[in-house]
Amino acid sequence: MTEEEVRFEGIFFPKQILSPEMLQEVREEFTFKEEDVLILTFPKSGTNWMIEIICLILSKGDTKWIQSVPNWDRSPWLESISGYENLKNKEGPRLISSHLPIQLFPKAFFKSKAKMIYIIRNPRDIIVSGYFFWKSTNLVKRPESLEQYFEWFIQGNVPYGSWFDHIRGWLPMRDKENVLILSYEELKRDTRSAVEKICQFLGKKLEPEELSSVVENSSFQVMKENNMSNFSLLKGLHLGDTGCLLRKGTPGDWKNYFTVAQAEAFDKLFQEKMADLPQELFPWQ
Ligand SMILES: Nc1ncnc2c1ncn2[C@@H]1O[C@H](COP(=O)(O)O)[C@@H](OP(=O)(O)O)[C@H]1O
Ligand SMILES: CCc1ccc(OS(=O)(=O)O)cc1
Repeated sequence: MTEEEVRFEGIFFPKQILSPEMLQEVREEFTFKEEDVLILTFPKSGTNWMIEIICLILSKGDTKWIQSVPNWDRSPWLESISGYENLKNKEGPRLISSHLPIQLFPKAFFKSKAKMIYIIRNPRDIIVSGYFFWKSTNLVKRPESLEQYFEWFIQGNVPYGSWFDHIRGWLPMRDKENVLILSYEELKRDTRSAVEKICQFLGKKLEPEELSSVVENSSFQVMKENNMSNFSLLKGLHLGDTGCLLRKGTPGDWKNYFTVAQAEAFDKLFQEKMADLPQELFPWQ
C-alpha cells in the first residue's frame, strides 16, 4: 500500500478524501429519504454524464443549475468526507453519487424506496479511461503504463476494487422497482430514448423541447466546455495539467490501446467470471 491510498475490507480507495472510519460510519449510519436519487457506478462508467442528465431532468432542461454549481456539489459523493457532510445536512430530495461496492453500501438503502440508477460500461473502456484519469490525479498511486494498469485492474487492485465483483454484487438488484440499470453504450447509442427511460423511472414528465435541452446540454461537447462539469476546477488540487474528465467519450476506444494479447486475455477472463450471467446485460459483448 502506498501513502496515496487507504484500504478498507480488502478494497483500496483514494486517500485524501475519505477514511476507513467514515466508510464504516457511512455503511452503518447513513439513511435515505424516499425522494433521494442515487447514481451508482464503478469509476469511469459515466457517473458524471448521468449526474448532468439527472440535474437537467430535475431542472426541466434549464441550464442554470449545471452552469453555476460544480457537479460534485449538485450530486455529492457519499464516500468523500466533504460529500458525506454535505449530504447529512442537506434539506429536501438529494441527488447522491457513489462508487461503493454493495457490501460497503449503507445498510439502510436495502429497506428504503430511494431510487438508484446503476450504470455499467464495457470494462475494457473503463480500463483505458481509468488509466488516463488516475495517472493524472494525486488521489492514488499513479500507474506508470497502461500495461501496468491493465494488470492492476484484472487483479482488482484499482480504486474500488474488482470491476467483476462490483458488477456481480449490484446486478442482482436489477429486478427491484427502485433500481434501474443502464449501460453507457445504450446512453451513447440513443441518448434521447435513454433520457426518456430515466424520466419514466423518476416519474418526471418533460415537454419535447425540455427533453431536447436535456440531451443537448448533457452532450460530450457541451459538458467538456462547462467548467462546472468538466473537473477543470480540480486542476492544481487533485488533477494535474493533463488531467481531464471528458477525455474521448467514445465506446470502443480500448481497441486503440489494447494489444492483441491483452484483448485475448481479457476475453478469456470475462468468460470465466461472467459467463453465467445473462449476456444481454453486457451490450458491448
Ligand atoms: N456527455 C458525455 N458523453 C459521453 N461520454 C461522457 C460524457 N461525460 C463523460 N463521459 C465519459 O465518461 C468517462 C468518465 O466517467 P466517470 O464520470 O464515471 O468518471 C470518460 O470516458 P473516457 O475517458 O473514455 O472519455 C468521459 O469522457
Ligand atoms: C473530489 C474530486 C474527485 C476525484 C475523483 C473522482 O473520481 S470519479 O470521477 O468519480 O471516478 C471524483 C471526484
